[in-house]
Amino acid sequence: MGGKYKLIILRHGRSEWNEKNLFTGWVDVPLNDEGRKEAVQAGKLLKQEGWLPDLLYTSLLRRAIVTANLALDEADRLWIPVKRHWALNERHYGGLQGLNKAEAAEKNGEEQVHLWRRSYDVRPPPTSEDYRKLEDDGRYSSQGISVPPTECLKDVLERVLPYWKSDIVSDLKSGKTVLIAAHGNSLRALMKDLEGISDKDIPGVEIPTGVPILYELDDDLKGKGRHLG
Ligand SMILES: O=C(O)[C@H](O)COP(=O)(O)O
Repeated sequence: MGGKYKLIILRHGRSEWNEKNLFTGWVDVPLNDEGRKEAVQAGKLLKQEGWLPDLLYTSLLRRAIVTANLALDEADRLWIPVKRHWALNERHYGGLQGLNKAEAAEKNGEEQVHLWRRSYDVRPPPTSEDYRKLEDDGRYSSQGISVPPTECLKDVLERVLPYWKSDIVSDLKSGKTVLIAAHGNSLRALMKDLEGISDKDIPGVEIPTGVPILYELDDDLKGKGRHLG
């Protein structure tokens, strides 16, 4: 690695709904014990590697926020400034939120569920009534954020990249090591841009929970991630 700008991306540790194999999206579920342990281990690895973040970015969801706090506490970097933004939220899984992934595959077919989970531009069905009340959640209503009815990866990329370019890039270019604690699909969207992954290849990309991925980005903000641990 020989780039100039140091970026760490970290998918949240396993959550209670990951454990139950439920589609989560914007539902604000906590980490489970394993996920908390993964977060602490991530902090240990960052400290051992000497990759100490100067600034933290998170989504508005507790599984990412708590993962970052546990990791930073372990790395003795809990004191760094933090910026939180909805653009880093997990992809909204629409009407699939709360459903079991295996049951969804039985009902709709493996192929269809794989398309909903991993394709670039196939959206899951829109939000069910159960989750429409997310729109009243203070973290969105207070900022006038309209909660999407569903999202494909392309939709996520179209909200992540503008925020990456308007906010995160300038912090990187000021010489800060930046940690982004977020989600499997919001980070896949960013990784697609950083590593120049094609629409065809992105369905094959998985981001493990709780594993820091290190980038030394070049002047064009491109690079190849290195998994820690
Ligand atoms: O939102 C979810 O269900 C998970 O965080 C990610 O799910 P996926 O791996 O099915 O995209």
